[in-house]
Amino acid sequence: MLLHVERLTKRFGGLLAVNDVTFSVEQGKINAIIGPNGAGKSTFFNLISGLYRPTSGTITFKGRDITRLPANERAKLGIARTFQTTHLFEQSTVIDNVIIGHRLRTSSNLFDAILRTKRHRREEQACKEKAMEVLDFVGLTHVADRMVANLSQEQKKRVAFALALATDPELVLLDEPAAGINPDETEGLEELIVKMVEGGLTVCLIEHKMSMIMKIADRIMVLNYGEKIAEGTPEEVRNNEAVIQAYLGGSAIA
Ligand SMILES: Nc1ncnc2c1ncn2[C@@H]1O[C@H](COP(=O)(O)OP(=O)(O)OP(=O)(O)O)[C@@H](O)[C@H]1O
Repeated sequence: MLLHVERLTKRFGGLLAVNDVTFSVEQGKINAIIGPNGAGKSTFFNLISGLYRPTSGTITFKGRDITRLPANERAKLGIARTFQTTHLFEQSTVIDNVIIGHRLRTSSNLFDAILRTKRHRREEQACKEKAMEVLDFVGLTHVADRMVANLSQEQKKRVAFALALATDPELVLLDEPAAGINPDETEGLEELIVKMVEGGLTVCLIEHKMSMIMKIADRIMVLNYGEKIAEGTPEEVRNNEAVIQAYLGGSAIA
């Protein structure tokens, strides 16, 4: 397995947002995390990406204990996450958004940038090439020079994907990729997620749209009130009694 989480707990005051969860992300698969509102999904993601420190428990990535590593160190090891599209620079072009995102994670320092050293120029060129490569991958080459403000919501989602992919990750954490887009557009994003896995990446995603999860996920973990209540294939999860109860009679996962 690529990532393993052992007895992970996150407490906010008296609230156990994530409670004693053990979970593995399988390499080369689409691993989904679902659960009703407030179940602890975002908190769990924030623990994996390094935004939050767990109250207890451990996180192992490629056999290495990363529990205490900050987010940027985890990114360097190959864990990338997408942010909401509201994090994009609306008044900048698509390519600039990807380049800026990439540059924030590359090594040349401010000193290099001001003096425009050779290393800085080399990195700049590499960032640009990388940006074009990932824009091609997500299908946005034709709008590379357009301002993000003029894109559709679905295209903005693709930019968010491109930002994550620019860091050459092994594990991509997708936070509600299909939120706020229509069913037709959802299909395009599903195809893109499948393409990422076919290209050798491992995906872990949170998503409310059950039709999408049931279609593309290989494995699903279900959280409820911070606890893992079920885990398995879409078929297993769909028929799990505890899951049906958690979703108020099962209408949400029908
Ligand atoms: N920074 C925080 N401080 C205090 N409580 C928090 C914090 N972040 C989350 N919580 C609480 O932890 C619980 C889990 O929240 P979380 O956002 O992880 O759930 P979620 O499953 O992602 O929900 P949703 O599907 O609505 O986004 C909730 O009760 C929430 O109010």
